[in-house]
Amino acid sequence: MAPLIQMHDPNRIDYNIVNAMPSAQHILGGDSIGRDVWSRLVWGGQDAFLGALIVMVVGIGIGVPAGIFGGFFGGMRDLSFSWISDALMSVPGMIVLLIVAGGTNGNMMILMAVMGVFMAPGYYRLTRAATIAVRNEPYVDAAKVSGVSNGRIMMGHILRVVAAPIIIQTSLTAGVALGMQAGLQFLGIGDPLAPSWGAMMSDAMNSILTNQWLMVPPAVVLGVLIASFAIMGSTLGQITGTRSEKTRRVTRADRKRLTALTRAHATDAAPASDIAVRVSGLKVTYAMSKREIEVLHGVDFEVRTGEVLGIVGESGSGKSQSVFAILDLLPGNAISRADGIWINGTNVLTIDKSQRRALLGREIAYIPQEPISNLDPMFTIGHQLTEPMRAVLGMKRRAARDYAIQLLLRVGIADPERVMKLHPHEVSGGMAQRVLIAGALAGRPKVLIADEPTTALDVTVQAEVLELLRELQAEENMALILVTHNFGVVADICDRVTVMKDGRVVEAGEVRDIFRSPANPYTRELIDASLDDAESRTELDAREAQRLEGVSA
Ligand SMILES: Nc1ncnc2c1ncn2[C@@H]1O[C@H](COP(=O)(O)OP(=O)(O)OP(=O)(O)O)[C@@H](O)[C@H]1O
Repeated sequence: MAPLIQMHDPNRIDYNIVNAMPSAQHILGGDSIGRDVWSRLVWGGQDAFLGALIVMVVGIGIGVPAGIFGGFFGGMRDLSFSWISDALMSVPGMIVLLIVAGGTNGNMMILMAVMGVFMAPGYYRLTRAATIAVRNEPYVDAAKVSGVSNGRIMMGHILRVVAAPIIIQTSLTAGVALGMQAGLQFLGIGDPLAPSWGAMMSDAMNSILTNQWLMVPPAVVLGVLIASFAIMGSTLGQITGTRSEKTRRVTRADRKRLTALTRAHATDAAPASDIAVRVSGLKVTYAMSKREIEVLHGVDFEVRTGEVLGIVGESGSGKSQSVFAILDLLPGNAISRADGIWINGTNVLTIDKSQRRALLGREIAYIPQEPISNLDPMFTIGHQLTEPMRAVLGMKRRAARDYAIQLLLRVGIADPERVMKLHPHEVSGGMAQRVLIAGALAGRPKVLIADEPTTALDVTVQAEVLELLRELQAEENMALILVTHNFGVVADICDRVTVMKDGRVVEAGEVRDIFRSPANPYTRELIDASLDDAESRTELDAREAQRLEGVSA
């Protein structure tokens, strides 16, 4: 736009405006030899943007493909790219630029290309790290086994993931490039006649004692541009990184309104003393950017002391949301409301957060779905068992260790002392689940919530873990809430069952009665979907053989 918005020829010298302050004809005044500052500023922008563009293109062109290749294939390719990148990073870029400037007679475009080469390691490292992070994701494996070529995986799956960090890096690089270019021009490198921001700052520096104003236009333009690039980068990064509908932060005002509403709502009368947990009228809503989505629409259930309640339903029916609401573990953008949530005689909606938190581990404990990912890979199993005991139960180190060993023995781990020294990746899924069960039992809770505790385990281990849960529940006379999508599991160990669908309870009752005569068609479908009573492979083969014999006869 420079030719259109310039007000004068940027190189024309007019002695009447030497060091002149802004006026109607010269809106930013005149410089130390009488040239129009505004016109030089806008022409300087052309070179500055072109230079930044060259840096970005060269940096991305070298760094991104090398990062994706190195990260995706690993091995020697990765090693050699990393070595080159480290070598480049250890060379002082400014000195190389000064040498190149000497050799090229200060050709700014060549200098910018060299600067791009020095920016490439930044892109390389970023892209490589992002590629390594997604390389082993199951969806990349799925693409490989579906026969998608490496090239398409890199372009379609991996480039998509690395796009957001590259955009952020590019904005920051553009800012750095503008600054470096101005620095070189300030030192007198580049065409002495061409208007440039660095040369304008150099001129301003030379006449700083007589005219301080001259420093303001180029400094403000550079400062504002570099800051704008940084802001633009993070905004673009957010836009490209968000593909699903954005959730909204629940504001303090929202929280206040809802807490007041919940308290006012908590009108449920106290349940009988043998009710360990009662949930009534539970609604959970998620605040999305443009609307609120209700995922639980008034759920009711209760479990007695010493009883096993199964909550059963297909994926997405709201089982986990129900138990997270009891445990107060819903994410920040979830809003839960209920007429009452009673845990061992306390309506937890009427107590404050810290009192509610104090119930966790002692009154009510939780066994998660994926045992391995619920253990911290950084710490030994012993540490992860004993630390909560020390923090929650106030035990000394030695006592906590002895107690952990005792608990591990109780959950069927034969050599607890060895297992205590292991890290989570060194144990099997079944063993990890036993460790988590031991941890949950540590505070001798009266209520245990197990959210699909066997989903991630293989079939034989599933049966053992269920058996263990049932045993422990009976021994400690706990109330056990077992979340599952499997009616077979319900039949095995539950006393009563609550069937959920689309965020609602569709049927509830004694397991025996529901199996005998399910009132709701959805319950019937779930029972029919259970494979427990289905014919085995051998039976199917035998029946097919009989049928074929019949046909040939
Ligand atoms: N963070 C969230 N933001 C928005 N909606 C959510 C969020 N978490 C869960 N939901 C929605 O809440 C509903 C119930 O989910 P929930 O996890 O309770 O299902 P589930 O029955 O436990 O399923 P699964 O057996 O797969 O664990 C689903 O429609 C789900 O999409």
